[in-house]
Amino acid sequence: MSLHRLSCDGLVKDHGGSFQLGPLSLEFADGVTCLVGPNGAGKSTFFRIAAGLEKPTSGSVRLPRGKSDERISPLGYLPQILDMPPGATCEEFLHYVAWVHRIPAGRREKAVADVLSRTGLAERVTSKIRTLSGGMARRLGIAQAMIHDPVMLLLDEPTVGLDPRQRLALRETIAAIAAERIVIVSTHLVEDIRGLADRVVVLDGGTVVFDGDVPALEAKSDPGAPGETDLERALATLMGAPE
Ligand SMILES: Nc1ncnc2c1ncn2[C@@H]1O[C@H](COP(=O)(O)OP(=O)(O)OP(=O)(O)O)[C@@H](O)[C@H]1O
Repeated sequence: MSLHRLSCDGLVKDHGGSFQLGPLSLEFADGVTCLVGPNGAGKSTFFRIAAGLEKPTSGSVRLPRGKSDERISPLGYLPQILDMPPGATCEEFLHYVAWVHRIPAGRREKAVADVLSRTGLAERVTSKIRTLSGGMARRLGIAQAMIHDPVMLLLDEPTVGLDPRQRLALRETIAAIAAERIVIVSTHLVEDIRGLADRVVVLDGGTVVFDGDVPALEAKSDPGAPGETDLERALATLMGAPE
């Protein structure tokens, strides 16, 4: 049984132009949900609202209850673009983020060590951020998102720009941390969906056009749609040609 729940009720965001996100009424439970959609479908807008960085035009988001310390956010967020100080070491940066999250001083050392180990960066403790590969920098982005042991993680395109080996390693990291957490991952990549998703939500033009597991998504495949697999054809059927 899932321990945590994120609920969105009648969520709408109107940026003032032709695009409108929602209304979305969705619940998210523990495990990995892949949020999929073409450019401009509203994925990042949804993340920013769920992360509390933007207010919805109407509707509401109810966050899962965090752990015992009420001052520590239940939410971790990896934005699509994350600026990190290039001259800081991984350890220095994570200590700073731990301080921002109000982790008590006596617990920061362990929190930093734990998160470096969980994201496969234990050997990079004293590496300067500017020397990290793209894959390692994305891992550090995930490490900063989970330094405070949140019950929910929002990862906006965590695998973008990585080579196939780095993507695989990062997917393994994400799958491992999702066992007892709500993890929502936005992606354009069919292989991410196949390798990660317990559930797939497909957004197009700000509305949900599919919500279910991978086999149910594959069943949406139109044999005449472009693509080499049922999953590719299903995504093409729902939202145009896949990547
Ligand atoms: N601050 C803003 N002001 C006005 N319009 C915005 C703003 N942020 C996003 N939009 C518009 O909202 C729509 C959804 O954008 P969003 O970035 O959420 O899509 P996305 O699915 O994350 O796309 P991508 O895959 O390209 O990252 C787009 O039409 C975008 O131009």
